[in-house]
Amino acid sequence: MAGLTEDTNPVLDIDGLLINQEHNKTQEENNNNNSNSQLKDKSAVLGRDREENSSKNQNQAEIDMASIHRSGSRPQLDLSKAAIEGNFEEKDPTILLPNQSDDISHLALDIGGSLIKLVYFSRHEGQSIDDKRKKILKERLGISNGTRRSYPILGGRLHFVKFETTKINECLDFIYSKQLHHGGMDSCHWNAEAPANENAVIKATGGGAFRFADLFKERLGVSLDKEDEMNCLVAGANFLLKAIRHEAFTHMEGRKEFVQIDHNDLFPYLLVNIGSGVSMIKVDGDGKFQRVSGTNVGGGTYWGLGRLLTKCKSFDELLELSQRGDNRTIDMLVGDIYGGMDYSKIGLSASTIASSFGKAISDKKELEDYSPEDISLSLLRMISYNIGQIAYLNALRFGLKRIFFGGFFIRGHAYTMDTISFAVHFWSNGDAQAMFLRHEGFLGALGAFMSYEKHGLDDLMVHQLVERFPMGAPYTGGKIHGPPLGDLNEKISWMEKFVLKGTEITAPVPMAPPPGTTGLGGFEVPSSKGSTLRSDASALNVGVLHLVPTLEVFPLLADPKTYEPNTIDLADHNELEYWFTVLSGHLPDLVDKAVASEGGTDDAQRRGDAFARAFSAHLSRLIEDPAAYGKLGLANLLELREECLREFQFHDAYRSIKQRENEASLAVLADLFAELDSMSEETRLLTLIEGVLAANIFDWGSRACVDLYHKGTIIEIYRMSRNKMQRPWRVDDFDLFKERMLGSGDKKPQPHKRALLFVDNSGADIVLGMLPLARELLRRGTEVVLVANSLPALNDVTAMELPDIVAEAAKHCDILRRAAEAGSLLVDAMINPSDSSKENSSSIPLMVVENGCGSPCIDLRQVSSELAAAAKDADLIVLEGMGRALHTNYNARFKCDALKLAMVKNQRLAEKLIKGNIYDCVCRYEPASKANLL
Ligand SMILES: CC(C)(COP(=O)(O)O)[C@@H](O)C(=O)NCCC(=O)O
Ligand SMILES: [Mn+2]
Repeated sequence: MAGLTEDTNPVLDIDGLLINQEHNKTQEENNNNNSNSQLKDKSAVLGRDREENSSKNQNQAEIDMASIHRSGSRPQLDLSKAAIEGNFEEKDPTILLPNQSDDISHLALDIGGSLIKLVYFSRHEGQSIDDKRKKILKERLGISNGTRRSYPILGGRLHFVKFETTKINECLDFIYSKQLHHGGMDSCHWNAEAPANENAVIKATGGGAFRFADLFKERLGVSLDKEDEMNCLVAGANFLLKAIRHEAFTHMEGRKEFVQIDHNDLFPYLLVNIGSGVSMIKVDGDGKFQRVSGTNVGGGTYWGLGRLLTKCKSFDELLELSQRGDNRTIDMLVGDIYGGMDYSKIGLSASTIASSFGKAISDKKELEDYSPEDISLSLLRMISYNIGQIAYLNALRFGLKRIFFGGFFIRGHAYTMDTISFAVHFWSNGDAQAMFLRHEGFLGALGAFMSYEKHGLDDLMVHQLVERFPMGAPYTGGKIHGPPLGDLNEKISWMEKFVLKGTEITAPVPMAPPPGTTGLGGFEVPSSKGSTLRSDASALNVGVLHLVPTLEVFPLLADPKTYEPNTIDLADHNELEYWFTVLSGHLPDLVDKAVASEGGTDDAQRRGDAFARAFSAHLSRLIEDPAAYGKLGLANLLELREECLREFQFHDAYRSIKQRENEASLAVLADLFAELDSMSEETRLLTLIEGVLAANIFDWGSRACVDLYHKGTIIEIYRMSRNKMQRPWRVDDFDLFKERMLGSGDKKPQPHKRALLFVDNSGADIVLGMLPLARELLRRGTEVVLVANSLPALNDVTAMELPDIVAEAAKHCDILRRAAEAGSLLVDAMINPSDSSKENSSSIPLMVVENGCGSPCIDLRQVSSELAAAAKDADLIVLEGMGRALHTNYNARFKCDALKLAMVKNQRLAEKLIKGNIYDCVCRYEPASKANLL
């Protein structure tokens, strides 16, 4: 058979289906080899009753089977009873694998001398509700029904875990208890009795892949398929740099600064891997690299010499010592040679190291006379500077703009990174910068994972990945994993057990002082040396990577490349401290609401307490190192809180509050409509915008507003808020908006074709604010798309809840009723999707779409495919509320007209953003700029 080689695995027989287990077979080869009967028994694939189908269709099936065929070195697909779904004439038919669990799980390992790194994939627990409304909507928006084959990869999660190599048994237990060695298992319902697959193979790299191969076979019954380490490092680095937005960062004087890498302009770069020795690899593309240099003076040298000279017991201990050292006692400095003076003529300061360990020649001292701390520091600087210098010279040699450092030697150690950065800066005269990677410890394991065929990861784009930090992140983040936590109960117990440890961590740790200058080219002591920064890898927390193939970049962003969702820069230390204090202050109240939403049971209380602990721990970790989870904005913090609630199974803490407010507001809606209908067009438009701003006061995420709610009923507060509406608002573009809507003089402008209304809170906000505005737009012939959260966040209305609210509102208004009926929002009046799409596909007056998120803010780089599809024809967007229009997107520019409406319900934000006061309002209107329309 063409292309078969010696190491080709034996042919596998699954339920009568013979598949060649050839490695590395390309799609093209597979296609060409169809005639070579890769699928010896087609009937098993096509179903016996379909044998009479044309050979053309059989060939198609073969191609498809070949494309989903996976090599023997990965978990096997269960192809039994496989059948083609739907039309045989289709170019790309779906093949159903009824016996294949969705939870295809893959594991790859990097077994190093000191650490074992695991990367494993698990399937998402399906939670998408595909109701009738959604089905109709998808059909009308022309979104395919999301068969798995429309996406290159299944949705799922990538987990990153590490163990000490000396504790390999813990690692094996972990793999066993999660059944990661059985491919194709269902992570929730694995069957411990299931016999291990005889041929199961796990990809592994690192020296331990050889050393521990027998142990893996013996304990887990799996073989380790060894992958080349250098290949893996490069594949891992390429994936991370292309797929993760804030993967790379610089580290100067104790400060991490994330660097956004344009993935179209990534290559070539220099990858410097500092293990025991050092490899310098020029990377030109995927799988294209060359080891161009290296040095034998590396991590092993530091540890080896350090051990001999200081009697240290571990690498970490040696690093720890360096933090308290003073290398001037042992290094010969320029000042030592020049009588304390700089050698300024050639740009060397007195503090520059002229000769590492050089003082030891002239001193009449013995080894014991030097402190281990000073020795360790001198050694660390000697080696780091040397590596930095060689790296820079190699970058220069090949004209490479970027140098990324990784490897066991760095392991998130702030001082090491500073030292290397300093060296690169020094030797390049500031032209080059050293960069580091957040997942640096996992490059090899990730690369090994990538070496499985057709995992689909290569096709993933930045916007399809969401990194989440689960409850344990502040404790275990970059550290070694213990046994896996099973159910929620175990998680809570774990949280309770860690209360003591938690107090250690939750006590706010002072931030590193503002950076000082290191002086003229001198090798001064970088400022990250000190007690505020840890010596271990916990400085680099790595979350779980959620792969969500359905996410898209919002197509109306004027410039997605420069778009930054967050308005407030939390890199400003005062801001950071303020928002952390605010969020900590909210916790007791939030826990009360959450517990009440679950019936106030003992179990709910226990979960509530665990949630508070977990979230406090996140906050403390981030106060200690704001860059610990990547680039941090206020939106991330607010989302983290919601995710943390969900983790403890609080799915909608404000459920009853939302219901109460909806009912109260719906009760007065008819009166409001009547009032509006009696007004002139101009007064009505102003009243509508006032209404949106006034009703935005119902915000259970704002301390001030919650205090206010004790002072009156919902309607009383709403009236009070309306009565206080006085123009000009603090930001007031109403006249401009009015002109676009109503024109000036006799000129009647064209109404907008489609408006996307990003709605905010439940109750008055949606019912008395945004729905009346939607009604006005509908009246003017504009299609309206109500965009709401996919998951609950505070008292925000969700896309699931909206149709019912619209249906209730429609009882009071013909415009809404007709639009809602035609938009299939009224369940009773729902039109058969096929009829409706035929008849009325060109215009859908009113739709509800989910935005893809579960946070009070919105990052428009990652929205639902539904929203992206609805946005294609939109020429107006209205962003409402503090979260969506101020905390995020205040500075966002769009290809279409944009109206940003919010009441500022926080004094500090009001001062900072609009130089105003709490309860001031923002009505910002930005027409699509001509340039954007091109
Ligand atoms: C969480 C929020 C963004 C929600 O505001 P919304 O988008 O609902 O207008 C806002 O309530 C907020 O920023 N709260 C924290 C600040 C405070 O308590 O003052
Ligand atoms: Mn809100």
